[in-house]
Amino acid sequence: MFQPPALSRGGRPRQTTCCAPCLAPVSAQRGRDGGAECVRGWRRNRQRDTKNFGGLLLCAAAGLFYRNLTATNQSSAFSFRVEGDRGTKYTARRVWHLARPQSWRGESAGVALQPALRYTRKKATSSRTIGCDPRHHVARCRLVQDARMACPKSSISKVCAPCEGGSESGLNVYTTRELEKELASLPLWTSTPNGDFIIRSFVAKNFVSAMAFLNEVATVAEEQGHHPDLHLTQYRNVEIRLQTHSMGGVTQNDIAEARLFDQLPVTYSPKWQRENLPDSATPPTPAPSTAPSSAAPS
Ligand SMILES: C[C@H](O)[C@H](O)[C@H]1CNC2=NC(N)=NC(=O)C2=N1
Repeated sequence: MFQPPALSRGGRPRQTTCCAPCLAPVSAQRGRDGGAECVRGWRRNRQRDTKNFGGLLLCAAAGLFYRNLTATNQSSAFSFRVEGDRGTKYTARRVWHLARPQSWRGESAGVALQPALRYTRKKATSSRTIGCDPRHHVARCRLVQDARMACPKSSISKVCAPCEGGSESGLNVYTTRELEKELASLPLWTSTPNGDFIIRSFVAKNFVSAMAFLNEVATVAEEQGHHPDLHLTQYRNVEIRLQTHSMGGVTQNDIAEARLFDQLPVTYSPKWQRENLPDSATPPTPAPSTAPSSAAPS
């Protein structure tokens, strides 16, 4: 039997992470028959299933009078969410909910954005956006291995200069010697023999771990406006290649972004980790010319 989410003092469902609202209102509140639940305020805490749109409208109307009434209608096409307060005018606002993919089994399935109407109090002082803010791209509300929605905002500040600015942005292509010096502090990275790319490669624990890491990389790259070449082979062999394309070689942007990528969580294949990062706390400094073996362990 559906239990309404814990309501905070203001009568709103308590949400803990920045992206949880993307899923919770749509999936967690789906009734037995996908019909609408009309959940009264915390004082009444009674539910009444409404089987159709008319029922929802009734709830919405009731929402004008009952404190903290929340009415949701989940149907295949769209979801309504009405939050009520006594005698307050409501305005419809279009927000987006991430719908749970039908084939959801905790795998990194894609998610769909569904249009949803939301009636919010006109005088709302801090109306929370239930569901992902439309400015968040789906890729920003992405799945990580425990199927939790990761936060769409990366807390990393911008460190890359505009690539198209070239030397005006203070960028210059490193010489082989300069590059070797930079890589001394990036033990997970090596350079191609002619120094035109820096490379990090590893074997992830599984496909979901590999994709979770690549999604994190994609978010940082988008925030920085500086994009690596990404390769995923044999479902878990990950390779990141960085160069500043507009300069045709490795610049400060690549080194700065490599440092950001090294801060991201990754779940390695335990065997690969034992063989290549025996002491994970302080990864070994591989010889500059040899990349850690990225061949999948037998
Ligand atoms: C206009 C846009 O910012 C530029 O094309 C950026 C995009 N991302 C980029 N990424 C990388 N690695 N090199 C670039 O020169 C580059 N240029």
